[in-house]
Amino acid sequence: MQHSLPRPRRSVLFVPATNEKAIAKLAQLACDTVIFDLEDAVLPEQKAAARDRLAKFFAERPAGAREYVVRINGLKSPWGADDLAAASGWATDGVVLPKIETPRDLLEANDVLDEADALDTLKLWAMIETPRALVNLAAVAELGRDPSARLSCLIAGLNDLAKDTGVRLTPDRRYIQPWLMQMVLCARAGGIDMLDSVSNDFRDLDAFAAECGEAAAMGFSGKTVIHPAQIGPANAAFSPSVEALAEARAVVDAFALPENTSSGVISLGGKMVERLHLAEAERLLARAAQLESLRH
Ligand SMILES: CC(C)(COP(=O)(O)OP(=O)(O)OC[C@H]1O[C@@H](n2cnc3c(N)ncnc32)[C@H](O)[C@@H]1OP(=O)(O)O)[C@@H](O)C(=O)NCCC(=O)NCCSC(=O)C[C@H](O)C(=O)O
Ligand SMILES: [Mg+2]
Repeated sequence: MQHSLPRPRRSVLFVPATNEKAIAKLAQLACDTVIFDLEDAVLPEQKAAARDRLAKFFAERPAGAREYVVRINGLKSPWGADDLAAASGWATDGVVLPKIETPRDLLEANDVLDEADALDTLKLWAMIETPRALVNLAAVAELGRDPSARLSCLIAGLNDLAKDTGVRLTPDRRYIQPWLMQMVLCARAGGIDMLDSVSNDFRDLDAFAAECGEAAAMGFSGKTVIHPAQIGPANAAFSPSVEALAEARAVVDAFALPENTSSGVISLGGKMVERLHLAEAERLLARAAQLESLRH
């Protein structure tokens, strides 16, 4: 069976649009997506120069499969409207809206892009990092069902969420888990990707790898990262494991046996396996093949 898979977003690297050294380093890095940040990582007096820098980057956009998106300033901030107007003409794959609160925030940005005749391939992403965004999450994510709304991906923004709610971010993330699971659920209901938040402690890679493993088990599509050292662990956690691939191949092989071709359910290794597991196995194998092809 053929599977058309969405692009992988295992590791999504934030890069301050003002950091020349970091931009120069991108060619050496294996992240699936880059988010150039015009918002919190850029000082007010550097906003205009940062925007100019991205205009230059996109005018000379490097070839290749990697996805590049831009986090603009909030549309209620002094810079947001200019950022969005500029980005609508760039060869960017997407615009990330920070601190959204309601579906209307996305629809307004979408109207601006439509009026500017931005390409249909330019998608909207949104940070889920305000209490109101969390409360309105299902309605926000539902926009993913309407292709004309352009919504492609949501990102958990736990630094802002902690600031605005008072929730404590502990290493085991126990207090924030219910909200994270709600994000995954709503994003999946809307048919879009959900990315886990950044981890600020970029030197503790063991803790980071554990957090990535947990995020993958929770159903996230990938992890946002802030430092090159975090890319490898994120890619590893969100790639199919050797064990999962072996299991998937066994399921495919079992259903291909002549005695099983007309069975809806079979027994394999003492477990019930249905055709939905076959579809899942085929999807996993297709993802592995896709990742392999992207490496070349
Ligand atoms: C966190 C950092 C400021 C640390 O930078 P630095 O001290 O320079 O780290 P290193 O010396 O270890 O860097 C080693 C080399 O790697 C390059 N580097 C570092 N970071 C990046 C990067 N993000 N992309 C590409 N390259 C990077 C350095 O230039 C060094 O290169 P070289 O010398 O040639 O070997 C820094 O990592 C950083 O600024 N990270 C991104 C911060 C950011 O974008 N923040 C905003 C997004 S997170 C957010 O907003 C959260 C959300 O909204 C919420 O609410 O939760
Ligand atoms: Mg934030």
